[in-house]
Amino acid sequence: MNLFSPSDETQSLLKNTNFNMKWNNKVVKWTFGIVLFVLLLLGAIYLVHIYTNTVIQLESSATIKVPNIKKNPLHIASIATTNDDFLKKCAPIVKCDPDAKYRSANGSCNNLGTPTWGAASTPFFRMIDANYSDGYYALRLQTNGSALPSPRIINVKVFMNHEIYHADENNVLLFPFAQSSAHDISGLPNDIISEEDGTAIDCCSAETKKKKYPQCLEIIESTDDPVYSTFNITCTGTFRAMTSKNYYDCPLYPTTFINTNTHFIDASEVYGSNENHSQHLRTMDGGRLNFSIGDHGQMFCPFLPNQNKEPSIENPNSHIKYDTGDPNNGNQNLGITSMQTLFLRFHNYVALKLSSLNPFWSDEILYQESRRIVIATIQRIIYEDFLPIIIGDDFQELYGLNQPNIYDPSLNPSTSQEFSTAAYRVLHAIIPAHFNFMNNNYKIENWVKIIDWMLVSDPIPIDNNFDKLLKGFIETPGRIVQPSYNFYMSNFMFLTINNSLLAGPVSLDDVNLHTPQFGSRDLLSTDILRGRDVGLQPYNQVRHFCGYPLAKDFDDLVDLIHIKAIAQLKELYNSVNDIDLMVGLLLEKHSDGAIVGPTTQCLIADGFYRYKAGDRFFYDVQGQPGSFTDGQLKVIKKISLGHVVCATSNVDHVQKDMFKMVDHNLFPTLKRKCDREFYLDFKDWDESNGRPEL
Ligand code: HEM
Ligand SMILES: [Ca+2]
Repeated sequence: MNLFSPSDETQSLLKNTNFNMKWNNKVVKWTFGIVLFVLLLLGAIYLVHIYTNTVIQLESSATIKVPNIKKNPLHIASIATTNDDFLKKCAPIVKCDPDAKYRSANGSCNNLGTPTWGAASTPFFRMIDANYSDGYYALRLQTNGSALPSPRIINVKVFMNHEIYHADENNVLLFPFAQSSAHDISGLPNDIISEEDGTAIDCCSAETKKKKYPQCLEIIESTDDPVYSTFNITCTGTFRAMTSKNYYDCPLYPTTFINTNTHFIDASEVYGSNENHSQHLRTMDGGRLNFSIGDHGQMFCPFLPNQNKEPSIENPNSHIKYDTGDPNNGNQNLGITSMQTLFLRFHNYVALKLSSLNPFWSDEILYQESRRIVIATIQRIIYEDFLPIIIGDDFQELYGLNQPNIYDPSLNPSTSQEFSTAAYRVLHAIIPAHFNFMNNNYKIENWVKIIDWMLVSDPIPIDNNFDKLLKGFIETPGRIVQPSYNFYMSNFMFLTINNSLLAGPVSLDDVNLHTPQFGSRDLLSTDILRGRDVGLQPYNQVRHFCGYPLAKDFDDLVDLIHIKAIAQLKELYNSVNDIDLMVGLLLEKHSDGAIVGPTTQCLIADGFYRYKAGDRFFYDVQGQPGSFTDGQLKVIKKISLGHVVCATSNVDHVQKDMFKMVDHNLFPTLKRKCDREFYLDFKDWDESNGRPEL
């Protein structure tokens, strides 16, 4: 047998194998062919995909030059080139303890990589580079080289006397709370405004005009102003804002402005924005803040003795001013002073509760833990109850502002110039003209004009006025946001004449009886002017930066601004590229569900996103030395402004949504009794277990 000749069986096997091999060859060829075909097809699809994507990217970068590197398409990123100049040239060197449990007083060391980010006395952040006619400090001109229209004339022609008097669904309380948040994140004082010998500069005096002080912003002179001419006022003026050059002797190019408050939402208006001031505001005992006692033993911010820089005509030293964390604004009007009082009392209330749980805690621990709770409370109220009213619930959700624990150390948490000097000031429109003093039976006992008590806080500690004022805020419909400020704010913001609350409100006729003591001020034209002072880009550029089309002429603005207003703008400005940011923001139609227009919404959302995601000590951030425990966080999440009001005043019924009007006659059950439902329990802070009794 040929060992090498196949057997029959093998023969048939070989046959099969041959057959199989042929068959397999066919299968392999076919499979290979199919795979190749599929691969080629996939490759072609991929190439088409890359090509179209490139085209889309090229197209979008050609039309919208704004780099949008964030994942959320609504987010904006600064395109300014000068934000790091202060850091490079003049920022103080700060050493940080990365394990510190509490925020510093001045906000430094929040960001461990860049410790001065968000600290007090650092510059405002710019979203877009400054716009000055000389590139440095001289006010912007129109694009054709002529001067911009006078802000007073803009106010008179476009905004004044267009007031709408609808009752708002929000109450008056929205305004002082908004203002107190504004003074938390922003403080732009005037530049040095006295002569070398210390005497105050009056920008309207003949002498000053001759000297041409650079600190005098724009002096508006007119004999035919529809309001001022009636009162023989022919000149109003204001000062330029504080620059890094004057504050630090650190000139930056273009001019850069200093925020003297901490940029973070950290209740700096209550606690101060630097260590010395914070210490000065404390009793150094039981963790409490200093206070004074008013009528009926009630607690108020400490009264300042004779600190009246703007004394009234008849009684120069009789007024009460409070010492607060915000030395520039704490006494500006009865609304803001009420908020100062409310949160001072809340701090001392929390400190007392914590000290009864933990009698062994030092003054320092009691102070810091109470401060931490007060800040967390304010942050929670802002993000959950306040901001949705301003920018709208849905927008807030889409923007990612409701997401918890989003700390991002790469974000600069500083207040933007565009936000503070324009967008947030749109809420100046909700300032009411009057305040009601209401008792617990919902009866208005008295009322005052807002300008009756500016810069002094006399009525607050008298009798039960604080409670009645607070009740009045909660029970009075607010002013709806509209393209105008109330008449007083538009003309006589700081007209102070001596009057007494109990003698009743003063009438405008009194203005004739007294020469205005320190000049009339128009808040709306001040806001427009301040925008020019700090070099804000005009409205068209900013709305484009926010993702809206760049208007080629006035009529293109119709997507966001009413046609009637566009006609007025045409009469005032030379080109659509000249319109002041403040003016455009005030005129924008409101976005769905919001009380502001789209560009304002965009700038406000950006600010509040960075105050949250850029704050390592934000109340819900986890895994940091300053993080709350889960139990503590649950308590914080329940504290509403209603709890704060109940804990700190004699107001006895409050609603869940503290900024909403509730008709107590129609819906009495929506008002809940303070002592039943607004009780606060801090047992999650109790560390007494295992500690010896003192
Ligand atoms: C009676 C109420 C109010 C008065 C009299 C008032 C008045 C003023 C004044 C005089 C300024 C400085 C203007 C300048 O020279 O540039 C200012 C700034 C400002 N106001 Fe108001 N305001 C009030 C309420 C509010 C409210 C409700 C908000 C809401 C957010 C607000 C937000 C701001 C902001 C963000 C600034 C810039 C702050 C800074 O950087 O210093 N204000 N306000
Ligand atoms: Ca602050």
